[in-house]
Amino acid sequence: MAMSSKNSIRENGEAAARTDDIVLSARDITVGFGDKIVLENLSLDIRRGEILGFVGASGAGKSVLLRTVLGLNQKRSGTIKLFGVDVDKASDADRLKLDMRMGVLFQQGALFSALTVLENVQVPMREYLDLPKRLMDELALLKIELVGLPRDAAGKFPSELSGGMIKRAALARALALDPDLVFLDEPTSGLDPIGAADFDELVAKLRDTMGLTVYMVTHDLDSLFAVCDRIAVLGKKRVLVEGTIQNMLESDEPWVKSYFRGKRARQIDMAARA
Ligand SMILES: Nc1ncnc2c1ncn2[C@@H]1O[C@H](COP(=O)(O)OP(=O)(O)OP(=O)(O)O)[C@@H](O)[C@H]1O
Repeated sequence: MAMSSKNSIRENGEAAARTDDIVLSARDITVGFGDKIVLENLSLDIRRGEILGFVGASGAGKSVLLRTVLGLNQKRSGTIKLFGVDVDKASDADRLKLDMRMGVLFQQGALFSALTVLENVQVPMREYLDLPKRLMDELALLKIELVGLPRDAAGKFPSELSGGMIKRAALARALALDPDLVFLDEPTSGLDPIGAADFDELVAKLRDTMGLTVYMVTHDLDSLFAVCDRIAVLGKKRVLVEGTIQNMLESDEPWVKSYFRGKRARQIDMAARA
């Protein structure tokens, strides 16, 4: 994909994110394991319709935050509100409704190897919905097509798919319940640059057409430049800096500076401006 069209994706995104409707609000989050504190008084907001890129050094705690937001890790203190609901105060029924409004693509693709693509996409449907098989088949096929996979991919097993197809199948599963908010944990890792750019373009298109809000943990500078409306940098156990890519390029925070103004970043930035 040409850089100029990438830029237009980003500009569309900026327009889409210009509402101050907060979908996820994390306040003063502290998470630790034994004596080790991983996150301390971390605060972060995600606005409806934006693609937020979440970056930070390896081991900084990006996955820990994601797992905490999803309720898979305990926090020691702080408040997490999803769609305005404090998760600690939500009833089981409300928590279930919140879970259904979120989709997740875990870092390792995490498709079940013994299930076909169709069956993988149906896993959340079976968990949360009570639908006749024929309807589930139809819905799963729609998701498979939505992510740009051919219909015949539905009957294939993960071992029969390329890396890019696996990511798309995992995305189809994340979209199975028509979520409002999707979490993508390093979605382009392991893809070649063209496959990664295609995936970025798909994410931006889904955001534009479905009104999705996207929280993307990524190390991929191309993705950060191409599709992220806003970027949050995790460091020193909290969000060190957040803002647009321009804000990142202007930041004097040493880690942000070396990450966003390194040789590779400068090349991408120059290409994007050309
Ligand atoms: N269940 C756990 N028990 C103990 N320590 C943990 C646990 N989960 C994560 N950690 C520690 O928390 C820290 C942050 O890990 P995390 O996986 O969130 O990093 P990350 O920023 O996602 O890194 P990467 O970019 O390499 O994926 C690491 O030191 C890790 O060892």
